[in-house]
Amino acid sequence: MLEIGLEHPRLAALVALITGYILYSTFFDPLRNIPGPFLARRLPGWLAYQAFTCNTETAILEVHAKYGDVVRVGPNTVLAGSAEAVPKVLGYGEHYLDKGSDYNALVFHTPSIFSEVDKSIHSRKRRIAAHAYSMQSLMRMEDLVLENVAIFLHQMDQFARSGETMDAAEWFKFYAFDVIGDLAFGKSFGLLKRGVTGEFVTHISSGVEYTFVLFLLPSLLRPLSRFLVKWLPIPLFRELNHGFAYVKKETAQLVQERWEKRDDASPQRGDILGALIEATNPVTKERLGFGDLATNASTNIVAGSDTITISLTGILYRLLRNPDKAAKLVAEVRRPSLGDSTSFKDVQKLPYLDGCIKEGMRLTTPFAGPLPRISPRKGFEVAKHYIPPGTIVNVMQCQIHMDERIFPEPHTFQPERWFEDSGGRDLDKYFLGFSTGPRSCIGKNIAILEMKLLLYSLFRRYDLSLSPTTSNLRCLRLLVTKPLSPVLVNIRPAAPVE
Ligand code: HEM
Repeated sequence: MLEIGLEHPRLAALVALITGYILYSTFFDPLRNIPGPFLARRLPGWLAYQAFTCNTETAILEVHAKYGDVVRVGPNTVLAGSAEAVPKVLGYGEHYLDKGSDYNALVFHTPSIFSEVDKSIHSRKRRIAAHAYSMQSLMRMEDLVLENVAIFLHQMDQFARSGETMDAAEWFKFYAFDVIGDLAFGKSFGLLKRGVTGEFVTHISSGVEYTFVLFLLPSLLRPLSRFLVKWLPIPLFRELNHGFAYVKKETAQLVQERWEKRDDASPQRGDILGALIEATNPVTKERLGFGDLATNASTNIVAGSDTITISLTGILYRLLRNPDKAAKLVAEVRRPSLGDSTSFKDVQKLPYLDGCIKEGMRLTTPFAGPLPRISPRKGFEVAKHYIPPGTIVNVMQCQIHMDERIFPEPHTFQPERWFEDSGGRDLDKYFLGFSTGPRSCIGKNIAILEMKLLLYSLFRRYDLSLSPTTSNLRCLRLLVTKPLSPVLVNIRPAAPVE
């Protein structure tokens, strides 16, 4: 050894480094007892690699099946995948873990309600904004959503007349973007009317993909990627970066127009932006500033567009793959007591529709990526493993949704499992489509309103079936899931109810 050291100093340094690393990882590494794949435990980027190769769901289910409820997938990253982990990590009340600094990659203007990592700033902002997403504000938004439903149905009538198949993934995207444009900025993107994707939405999509890639990359690589995306003459990189800048600029401009008129005597338009402009902290009377409004408007577009698209696509796809279940939904929505003039009051409490939405979202997992949280100062215990302070912890939706200890026969589509008399209320705790706890989706009520009004109208008005040319639903799963393959649907006017 002494001879190697003297004659080959570089080799000696390498041997010393490897020996040091083996000693550290065997005796001192605080995560040394948490099992995981050999390379994944030691190198950063395992989750990013699975996302970029479209393999997240399969890989997550495999490592949990092989290594148990807690799996190490990086030098400082673990997956916690059991019922017990849900409240411990995502939490209820005061007890929940902080969001990790990866969320900084999702900041468009200033940190939004979504990307804010500081607990006290977040809860202050959420408290002010809560009114804008409440049931009371929802009632003001219903008419705006119904206007978009009407345009959607008008277009579907054309398909029903012509006998052409319609691509549900594409048309749900038009619907989702138009509604959220209308609600977040007071301006629909007009995709439903034109039947094609416009410039704004194309830029939004590339801007969002850019932030998701940054979010997934190990933090060390992020500054380098920002540099490469800006300066490398690769068209895709340029497009992604341009999309990000475009969204920032355009959203600020759209919000500016409304901001300037905020003190006009006339009431605000009944959309989220109007409600956010009016919103006041009930205790301190504090209001949101321009920066907060602009950042929340961009966040709402990102959080409420692809998520609705994939949820609706997944729900319809599963229903049409299971015609017996679709028939039960048809029986529910075509009850003569329900009117043709759709209203949320009527559709809100339809148990089968409710079950279809939860079950479709459970199987499709709209948020497929990690939602990283940081282990607290004293660490915590989950599934008999101690997780030391500062560890990044991920509860992956797909793992909880596919856990047969929680959802028996997890791969089957069973809307009935959500009925109250089948124990649906207990299952609700493990439905992570909108996540759970204090950082769960603040837009959930709006999303449910949009989806229920559309699905109700669709199944009441048409007979639907999958075209035989539709293959299995393939998806891109960066952070939010996106359909990659079309879902081709035959659409005919509904047969009269007997
Ligand atoms: C089906 C549609 C939707 C799904 C599946 C969904 C899902 C989620 C999930 C899983 C989270 C937690 C993310 C995390 O932990 O980092 C979240 C947060 C959030 N969502 Fe949604 N969402 C949907 C629709 C919407 C809509 C329509 C809006 C706005 C109008 C919205 C706004 C937000 C915001 C602002 C947050 C951050 C909440 C906070 O941290 O306090 N979402 N959403």
